[in-house]
Amino acid sequence: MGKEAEKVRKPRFLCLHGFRTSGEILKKQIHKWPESVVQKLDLVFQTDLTRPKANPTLKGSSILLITSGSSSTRGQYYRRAAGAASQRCGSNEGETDFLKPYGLELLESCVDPVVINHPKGHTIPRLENNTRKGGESEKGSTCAISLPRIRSFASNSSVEATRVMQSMTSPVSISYLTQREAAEIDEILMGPLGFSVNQLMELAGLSVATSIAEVYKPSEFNRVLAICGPGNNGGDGLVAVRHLHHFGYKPFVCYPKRTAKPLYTGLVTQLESLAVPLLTVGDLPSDLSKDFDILVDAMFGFSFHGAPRPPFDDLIQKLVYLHECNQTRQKSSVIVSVDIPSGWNVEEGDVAGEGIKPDMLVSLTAPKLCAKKFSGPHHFLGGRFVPPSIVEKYKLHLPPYPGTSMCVRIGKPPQIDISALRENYISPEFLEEQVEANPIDQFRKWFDDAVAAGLKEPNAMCLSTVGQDGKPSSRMVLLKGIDKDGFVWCTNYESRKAHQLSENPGASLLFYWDGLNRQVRVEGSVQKVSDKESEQYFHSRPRGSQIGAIISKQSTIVPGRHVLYQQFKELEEKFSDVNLIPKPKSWGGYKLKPDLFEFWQGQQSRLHDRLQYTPQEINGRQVWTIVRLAP
Ligand SMILES: NC(=O)C1=CN([C@@H]2O[C@H](COP(=O)(O)OP(=O)(O)OC[C@H]3O[C@@H](n4cnc5c(N)ncnc54)[C@H](O)[C@@H]3O)[C@@H](O)[C@H]2O)[C@@H](O)CC1
Ligand SMILES: [K+]
Repeated sequence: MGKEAEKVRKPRFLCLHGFRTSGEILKKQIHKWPESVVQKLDLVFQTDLTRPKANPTLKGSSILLITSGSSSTRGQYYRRAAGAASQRCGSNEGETDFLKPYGLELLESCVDPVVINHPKGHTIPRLENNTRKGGESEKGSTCAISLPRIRSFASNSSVEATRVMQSMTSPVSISYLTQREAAEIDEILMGPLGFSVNQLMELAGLSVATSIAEVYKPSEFNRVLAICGPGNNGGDGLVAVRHLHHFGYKPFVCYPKRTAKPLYTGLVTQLESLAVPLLTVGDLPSDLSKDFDILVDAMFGFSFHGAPRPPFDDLIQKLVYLHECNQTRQKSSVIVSVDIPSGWNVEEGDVAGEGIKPDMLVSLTAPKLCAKKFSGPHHFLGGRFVPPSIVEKYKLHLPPYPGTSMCVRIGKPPQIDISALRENYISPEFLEEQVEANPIDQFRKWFDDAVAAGLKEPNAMCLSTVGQDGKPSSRMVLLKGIDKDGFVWCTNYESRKAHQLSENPGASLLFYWDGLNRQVRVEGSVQKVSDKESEQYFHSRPRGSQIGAIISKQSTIVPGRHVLYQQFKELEEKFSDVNLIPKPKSWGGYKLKPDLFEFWQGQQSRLHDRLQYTPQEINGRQVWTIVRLAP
């Protein structure tokens, strides 16, 4: 029961309004907030401020106070008394208010209160669905309160806590842990929260490996050396190496102070079974950059203290030296530190300025204080396992992890020189003698590969058309069908592309399958498909898309999004009892009959494959000839 009751506890707002006027005024105003918000709050309307003892029980709650009234200045000292957590909506200074002692007494009876001082007379603060501090940018105007802020007070609800986490995407709002907090969290996770060290280490190591893979592709940064220390940070390194091996890297490990516990011996056995070389300190060259592209620093994490003892002192020096040499090299190897750059003070960072300068830091669980001093280009967060109770207890602001990813970038991505962006493709052989004689069959083969590779919308293609003015235009459309005669897509017959096609039936299609390093160009002439075929396509679409197609007079100007919504709603109602929504006349399919195909596949050193198919008449029969074009 206790837990359930906690879960549904609502954040309590104590609503005050000026001196001896009534909280009733706020009660009347509060209906301006959406019902869905008001229902989630426990609103208490307090009338007589001189009788704070008459307040309802406030114990154990985080309280938000709203003070209102144009003449009131007392919100200001409430806010100050409440400290940094307060949220301000503009106020005049005022120390002389005779109600001050009552106000402060009231504050003391609240737990960790946030004061919202809204000085706009008989109005109620506006709600905003963002994390901006309410009202600061609009002093004196109508005040706004950020909804996420309110949600953060819906304490003990796991859903709300998750939402708060997700709303904290700005890098400045990320929390940093002290060394003690990091150790405490570790204990809580592995104590009351039921995690095992093996589990956390597996997730941490996987996060490190995925962070590395996001930035440093195995095609360019293949040889990895992980230097692992005696504790859990070293264990994270061992796990990361296993994943990196499976991701296509060639990893090596230097693990000079092995721990005899089964967890660690097991990790070493796993690496041996993958034939990952385990190097001694003596095996390492003096200049690590000769043999390795990535150096994973997994020597020490948040339990490090003092000065590094041998052999780690020398190993750290090797990494420092590497960084110094990198400054003068054209292609350099990179250093990735796990959780803490080894040798740095966990809270102060690289105090003497002579330590490791990693290119990438993967903070685990939450960044430690020293991470504020990290100045490399890639800061990632990993360890997607933090439960809401930890988020709440330590008031953590962590960015949301995208999709199913195990890591998330913190802070700004590095400035990128677009001209330097290039991929060194590695693809299978693509030879004339291996390809299908008919390009449609070859297309089908590559399309199936794209589907099997799980690529998003493999049927997305760029359609380029040119009207009689000679100006080309391109857009992405979805391939709806393919047969021996060509490629079909559907659209509005009054759209811009339709006009261009009516003037000039010549068009080109481009499929690009990133991940497979492949693209296919298809060129030819376009015709409308039969009405029957268009009908079939139309009714194969989801109902919403059918209605959408009816209301969209494609490529014409719309006064605003609301117009589309309104029309959509009207049509939804109109067709609510109708089984088959009639296809509008202006909607239908086109088919491109190809007269040229080019299959392109990226290869190393820009020696890409380009096989072109064009039709030829041989003895009255149409055959496709295949030629290889220079990349
Ligand atoms: N939530 C968490 O708390 C998690 C922690 N993990 C990892 O665990 C790390 C912390 O692990 P540990 O507490 O085992 O500690 P560390 O891995 O930071 O290091 C402890 C080891 O280093 C030695 N050591 C400390 N100072 C030294 C010095 N000056 N010279 C030489 N040796 C020194 C200690 O004797 C001990 O053997 C984190 O940084 C992180 O990488 C992850 O595995 C998973 C999640
Ligand atoms: K480290």
